[in-house]
Formats: sequence, structure tokens, C-alpha cells
Amino acid sequence: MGSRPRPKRLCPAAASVQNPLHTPRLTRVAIEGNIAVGKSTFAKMLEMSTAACEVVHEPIAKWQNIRASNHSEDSSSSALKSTGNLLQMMYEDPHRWSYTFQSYSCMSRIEAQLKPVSARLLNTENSVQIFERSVYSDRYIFASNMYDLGYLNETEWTIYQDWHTYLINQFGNRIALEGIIYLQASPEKCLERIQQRARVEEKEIQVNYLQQLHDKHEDWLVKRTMEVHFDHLKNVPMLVLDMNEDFEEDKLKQNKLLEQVKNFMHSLRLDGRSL
Ligand SMILES: Nc1ncnc2c1ncn2[C@@H]1O[C@H](COP(=O)(O)OP(=O)(O)OP(=O)(O)O)[C@@H](O)[C@H]1O
Ligand SMILES: Nc1nc(=O)c2ncn([C@H]3C[C@H](O)[C@@H](CO)O3)c2[nH]1
Repeated sequence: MGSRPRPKRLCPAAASVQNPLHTPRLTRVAIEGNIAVGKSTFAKMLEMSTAACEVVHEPIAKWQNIRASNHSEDSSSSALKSTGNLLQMMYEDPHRWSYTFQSYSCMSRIEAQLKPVSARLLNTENSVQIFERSVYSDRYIFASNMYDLGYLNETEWTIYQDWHTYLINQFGNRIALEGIIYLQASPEKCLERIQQRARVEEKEIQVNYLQQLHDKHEDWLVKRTMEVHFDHLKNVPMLVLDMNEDFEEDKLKQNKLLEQVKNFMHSLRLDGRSL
């Protein structure tokens, strides 16, 4: 069997893990983008390209299978009763479930992103932690859109924003972003990929919903006209990558994208933004 060439390494692998005087630096970056634009695919590619990168995935499996914890000693997953698929409930009846969804999606993102970094990553020089979406897209893209559509009422939106601001001010420094990579593609292209992926909960998604989410991404990350409420977010460095083209089978295109990410990470370190 012919071996496929590995993509170029994004960052040099750990050369000084054994050196007790060495102080590795960790950079936290979020990948943002519309539904099915290719965030997981791209994150996987980054992870495969370097030993110095780990991805914190969006906790979608949790949303699809809400489990009741009985707080007993035996908290193994088999002991937890499934109580529903919140992702499906939100798509089927957004009036009823949007507030519940937004509170759980945000809470579960914070929980996932606060988990301690692996020892391997901590001991690796110039390491990168990649968050698949963030608490900011939870609010400024999705929850805000649910409010615009009338699926969150004024009271729910006010309450959401109140606790969101409070939580980010409490925990934000532990999950603060040094940069954002925005994967950009047309709503039509995203719809095509949703249909190709065929996730059952997403079967009714229409192009206008994707257009609304696209416009919010553009206002937030490209035009920067969206009002954000956290100082560190206002000037966060941004890399915008065009994802309209298919790169899954094209090593040359993959390497070009990796090079752009590598330069971006390098600029964040020069900027002194790494932790
Ligand atoms: N550049 C690309 N060209 C063609 N197909 C792609 C590309 N990137 C991803 N895909 C395909 O599009 C579908 C969605 O990709 P992926 O699951 O990575 O999207 P995502 O942005 O992580 O989705 P979500 O918003 O639901 O988290 C998958 O079937 C994947 O194989
Ligand atoms: N309403 C809503 N709020 C969110 O914060 C949010 N984050 C992700 N999603 C949807 C998009 C994909 O279908 C699926 C996986 O990304 O989950 C969300 N939907």
C-alpha cells in the first residue's frame, strides 16, 4: 500500500520537552463558521499536521443525548438515563426549545473548554489549542439570531445575555482567545455540505437560515460592525479562509491553507498574545 505524504507540520514538534528551564507557550484559537462549512474537517487536518495542536470539539454528542445524572457513586455513562435529543428538539420546535438549547450549548462549551490541557500539549513548545466555535458565537451568532427570529423572547434574551456576560467575566480569562480563524463559504455551499453529511436533525435547514447566520458571521468577523461586550474580543486578530473550494482530496490546497494558519500563529506569538 502506497503511503500518502503527510501534510507539512504546522509548528515544530516538541524539541525541548525534557528541558526543565523551558517555558512552553500555549495559544488558544477558535475556529468559527457557518453550519457544515467544514470546521471539524479543517480542525482534523490541523491536528494531523502537527504534534503541537489539540482540538476541543463542539459537544454536539451531548446535545443529541441529554443524560440524567443521578449523582450516585456510579456515574458511568451506562448508568445515566437518556432524556432526549435537544438538538432535534430545538430544530423541530424552536419556540419551545431555543432558550433551553442556548443555555445548555453555552454551559457545555464552557465546561469542555475549561478542561485541563493535556500534559503532552503543556510540554510542547508553541502549542495551540483549537476551540471548535466559542462562547462568543453561541451568543453573537446563534442566540442573537434566535432572538431576531422571535424564538427567544425579550425576557429570555435579556436573561441569556445577563448570565453570559457574568460567566465570561468570571471564567473568560481561562478560555480567552488569542485569535479567531473564520472559515468562510457561501450559504449555498454550506447547504450542499449539510445535505451531503445528512445529519438527521438538520434535514429541514433552509438556505435563508444559513444566510442569516452567514450575515451575522460577516458582521462580527469581517466588517466588525457587530457590538461585542468584551474588550479582549474587540481587537482579536482574525484569519479569514475561503472554504468554498473542495480541499479534502487536494494536498496542494491543504498545504496552502496550513501555511496561512502557520503564519497566523506565528504573528500571534510575535504579537505576544500567547499565554
Ligand atoms: N473543503 C471541503 N470541501 C468539500 N467538502 C467538505 C469540505 N470541508 C468539509 N466538507 C464536508 O462537508 C461536510 C461538513 O463538514 P464538517 O462536519 O467538517 O462541518 P462543520 O463546520 O464542522 O459542521 P458543524 O457546523 O455542524 O459543526 C462533511 O460531509 C465534510 O466531509
Ligand atoms: N441554535 C443553535 N445555537 C448554538 O449555539 C449552536 N451551536 C451549534 N448549533 C448547531 C448547528 C449544527 O446544526 C449543530 C452542530 O454545530 O449544532 C447551534 N444551534
